[in-house]
Amino acid sequence: MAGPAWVLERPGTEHPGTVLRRLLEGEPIVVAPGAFNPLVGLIARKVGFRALYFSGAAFSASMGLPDLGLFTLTELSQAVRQLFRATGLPIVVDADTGFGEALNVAAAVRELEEAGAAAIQIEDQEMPKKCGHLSGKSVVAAEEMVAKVAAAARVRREALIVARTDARATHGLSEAVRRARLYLEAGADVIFPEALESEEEFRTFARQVPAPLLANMTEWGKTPYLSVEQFRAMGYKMVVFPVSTLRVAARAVEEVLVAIRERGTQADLLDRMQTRRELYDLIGYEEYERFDRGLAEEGRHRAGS
Ligand SMILES: C[C@](O)(C(=O)O)[C@H](CC(=O)O)C(=O)O
Ligand SMILES: [Mg+2]
Repeated sequence: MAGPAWVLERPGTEHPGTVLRRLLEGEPIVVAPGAFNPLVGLIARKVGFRALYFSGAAFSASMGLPDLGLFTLTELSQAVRQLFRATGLPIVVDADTGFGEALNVAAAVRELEEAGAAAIQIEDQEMPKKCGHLSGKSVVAAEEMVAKVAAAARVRREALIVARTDARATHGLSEAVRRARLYLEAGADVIFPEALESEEEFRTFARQVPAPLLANMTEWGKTPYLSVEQFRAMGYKMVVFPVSTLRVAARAVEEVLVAIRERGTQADLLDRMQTRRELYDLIGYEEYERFDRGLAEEGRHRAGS
């Protein structure tokens, strides 16, 4: 696994998809917080999380874009590569609708797996897709999504395929269950029922869909706030908190900017900040310096000066 000083570490040889599969089999439940950049990923790892979620909503927002499927596959794979090399953790990557039709999904899966994705999530919305918790979305025909899932499962090496259905909002829970079963048959490893509206719906879904299930515990959505323990008790294998880190960071950024603008100093907000020391520890600053000093010494030694 990459260390804090990832440049200095030998990358792990195990495929992150294999690591994620082992976690899903061995842990009661896997919790994956959203990490919209590598620094956030390092903090999550330091705190003890063993998997990450790369949220399309948070990635879009961090680029100043709405979550309408606007970022490109190249932008996404570059961000995933950076997050993976810094953290070495298995990442569930939100690939929205897969950047096109089944053939594009296949290409996206290859590209994202190459970038270090442990799992790739595709959803059955029509473009332009929306946040699954907003109204007014629509889904493609089940057969179209089945073709996408089959394409993804066909070309992946070790990465897991997470199939998300948004059909609860458009057609009701029983259609979401029907689709989930079709997606499983097509080769999905994990099912993500989007925007269920009550604990009872999560329970019913889990009873009717015999598969590893992922729950999305986003804020201000259609899903009530349920705890990891509640999801575990209902049989869910993974919970993601996709945008929590971005929302809290954005609020904190605004607070310090308002303070500087209004009071002309940040001095009374220092206790809200990560210290310079903490940042350097997190990214392994001193390890790089030590390494560099060693290189210079070695150069001198070998050159006999
Ligand atoms: C999970 C999700 O797809 C994401 O991009 O993180 C979003 C989260 C959100 O907008 O709150 C979603 O569509 O649920
Ligand atoms: Mg998304």
